Amino acid sequence: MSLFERLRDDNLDAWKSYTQHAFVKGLATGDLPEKAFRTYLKQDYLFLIHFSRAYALAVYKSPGLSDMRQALEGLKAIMDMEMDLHVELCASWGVSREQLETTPEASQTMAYTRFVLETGLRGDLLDLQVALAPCIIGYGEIARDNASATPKGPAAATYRRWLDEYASEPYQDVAVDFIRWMDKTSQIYMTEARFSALSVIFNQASRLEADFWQMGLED
Ligand SMILES: Cc1ncc(CO)c(N)n1
Repeated sequence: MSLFERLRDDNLDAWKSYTQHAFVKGLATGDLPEKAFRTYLKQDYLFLIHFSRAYALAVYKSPGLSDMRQALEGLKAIMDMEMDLHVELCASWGVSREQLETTPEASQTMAYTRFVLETGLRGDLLDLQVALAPCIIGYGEIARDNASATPKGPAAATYRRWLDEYASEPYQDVAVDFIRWMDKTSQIYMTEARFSALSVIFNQASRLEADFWQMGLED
């Protein structure tokens, strides 16, 4: 069993409240108000800026050169691929890159991204990976769970575009590689005594993901 599966099984309630959140269900059916999605996506652009910094920290915290390369690939996937989706969708609503970058940051965005960064700063690469895991692996799972959904309504094409991005082979590969990379790091740093502390980090990150969806719904 991978470390990720152990952490998920230990935190199933928090994991489901994130991956099966009302926001996700609304996105899959198309019932999610487009305003909620726009709020979410603009905040997610800011999220990805700080998330990139956290990946950069993973380069620094890497115990070996192959870990450094793995972290660098993750950083590039966000900055060269994932952020383009946000810019593209926002452009279709008339929101420019400059407008995106000057959007005021919501508390939920700050809480989540600074939590990940702080966890990485105080800990080793394994702590940082566990804080990053719900983001990277969760979106892959959400897109896979809803791969055959057919959103209806005015924002159907946007929601389909979003699901397709995370269901795509390149993103799914990023998620699978991340699970393997965590297991590789475990071989260096993991002890049974550490599991409960890692599980707390995983639980907090999963709850912050659910809060992030909720922010979109409540705007
Ligand atoms: C909040 C959040 N979690 C995970 C991802 C996937 O990288 C994302 N773009 N945003």
